[in-house]
Amino acid sequence: MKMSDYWTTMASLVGMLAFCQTILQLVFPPELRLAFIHLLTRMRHVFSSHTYFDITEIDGVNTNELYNAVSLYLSSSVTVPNAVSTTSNTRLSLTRVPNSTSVTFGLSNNDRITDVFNGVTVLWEHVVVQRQVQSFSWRPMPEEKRGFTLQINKRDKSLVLDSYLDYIVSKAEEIRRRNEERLLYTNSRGVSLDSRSHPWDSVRFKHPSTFETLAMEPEKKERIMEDLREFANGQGFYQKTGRAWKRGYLLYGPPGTGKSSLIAAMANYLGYDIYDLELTEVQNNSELRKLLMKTNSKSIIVIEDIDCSVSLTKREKVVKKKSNNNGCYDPDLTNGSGLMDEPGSSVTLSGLLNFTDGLWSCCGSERLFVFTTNHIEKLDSALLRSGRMDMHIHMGFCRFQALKILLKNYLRMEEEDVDGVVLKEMEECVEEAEITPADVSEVLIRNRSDAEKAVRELLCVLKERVVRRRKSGGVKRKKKKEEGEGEEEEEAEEEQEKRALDSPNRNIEFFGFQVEKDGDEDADK
Ligand SMILES: Nc1ncnc2c1ncn2[C@@H]1O[C@H](COP(=O)(O)OP(=O)(O)OP(=O)(O)O)[C@@H](O)[C@H]1O
Ligand SMILES: [Mg+2]
Repeated sequence: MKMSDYWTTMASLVGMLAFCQTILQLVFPPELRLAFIHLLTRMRHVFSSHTYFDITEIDGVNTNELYNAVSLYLSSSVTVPNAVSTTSNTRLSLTRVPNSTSVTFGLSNNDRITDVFNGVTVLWEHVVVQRQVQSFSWRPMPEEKRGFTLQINKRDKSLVLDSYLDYIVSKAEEIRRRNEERLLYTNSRGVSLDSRSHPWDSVRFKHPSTFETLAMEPEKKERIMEDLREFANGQGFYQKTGRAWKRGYLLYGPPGTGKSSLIAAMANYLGYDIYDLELTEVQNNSELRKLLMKTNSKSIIVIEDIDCSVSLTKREKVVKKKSNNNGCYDPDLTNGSGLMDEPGSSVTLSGLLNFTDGLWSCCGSERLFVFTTNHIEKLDSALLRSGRMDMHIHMGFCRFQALKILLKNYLRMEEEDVDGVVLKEMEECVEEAEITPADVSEVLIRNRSDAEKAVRELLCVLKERVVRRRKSGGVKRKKKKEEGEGEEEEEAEEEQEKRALDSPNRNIEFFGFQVEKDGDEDADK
């Protein structure tokens, strides 16, 4: 017999078996039917050029996590329009999992879907059969027996088994995180910190801020997003380099420039929970450590307005006071870290540094520490050193690019929708007006029902501010700066950064430029 004839015969045999299987399903009682189906399926598999894997919903008495993972993975394949899976003629079932805001699509009973992985095409079938009626069971089982059957070519078996299933599990985990709502945790004073209780209270976190809605220069935004992506995918890197899988961000700038909005955008982007640590409610360093131990991985630990914690900003004073003490080194005061702490204070600087940096900070993984401040110049240089806070992000007044994002957010206006002359005028005065994104938002929200009016009013506000600033000598200062007089002191941002420049470590990374300790010129300027 020729090879082609052999394969034709085999194909018809497999087809026949599949046909018999369908007839059996229609004619015979369920018990007999199941036995036949089992037998026929096995025969079909023996003759087929494919190999089959069954992933049942319940494995013995336990729920099979792989089933859930496959289900989620396939649901994502059919939701993404350009996904590799083909869904033509496929009926989709719709579900919404608890805590989710989105509806997910899944395969209906006995439907099929193809997927392509590393160039190999596989076929998934969702198989649902009635379960035999049980007279007695310790654990009630669902009436239906569900499972996925994966059909792959025999020659691709190893490729698929080696990596495809792992890929599905990791994808499903990612989708699960994205679908579920974030949690916002906070601590309160006097909560028991024994080993069993949870010192954090949580609420659902539904902040709408995303990187898309965040008013910020696009390059800066892209750089933060890239950094976050690298961090989240960097498990291998952190392991290889022996570093704890954590990263610190210091957000600084005037009120209303989007520091909290950026944190929310980060959480939404990565799908992380937020721990909003209220430092004034923490009684001492050991309590701080215990709080840290009770945080989960994949989270952002936030301390807002870090400069408002007195004991963190008065180190110099304490050092001075103690140096009068015959200049003796007192290990109790330095907490063993070489840093002087204010005696009797609740949380000390060294306690906080241990929190972000010490051995305890590694008791979890994949965590971001984010500190915010309106006054970077008040922070102790120990907090600004590289390695502590890996990135210092300046959140400044609204610039033209950011202004355009706000127009789009609140008025749905693209650049071309705004009158050219008005737009030009805005571009010319927005920086000099020194207006925060919060103030711009305020004007736009107030007039959101009339976009034209909103734009006009915003321009008026910008112009008024420019006039006011000029009157109060803003221009004089700017001119002085251009002439090189008092260069360092004049610009608020530079003033803030100067503090960080004094940091003993070199190469602290600021956004847009690399800073050298000795104050060499940065690349951006
Ligand atoms: N960069 C921004 N992009 C988009 N919206 C912003 C931005 N900055 C401020 N806003 C708007 O202004 C409001 C206040 O912003 P946000 O709370 O993020 O500022 P902040 O810098 O954290 O202020 P504070 O220092 O007072 O905590 C937000 O609700 C947001 O709508
Ligand atoms: Mg804030």
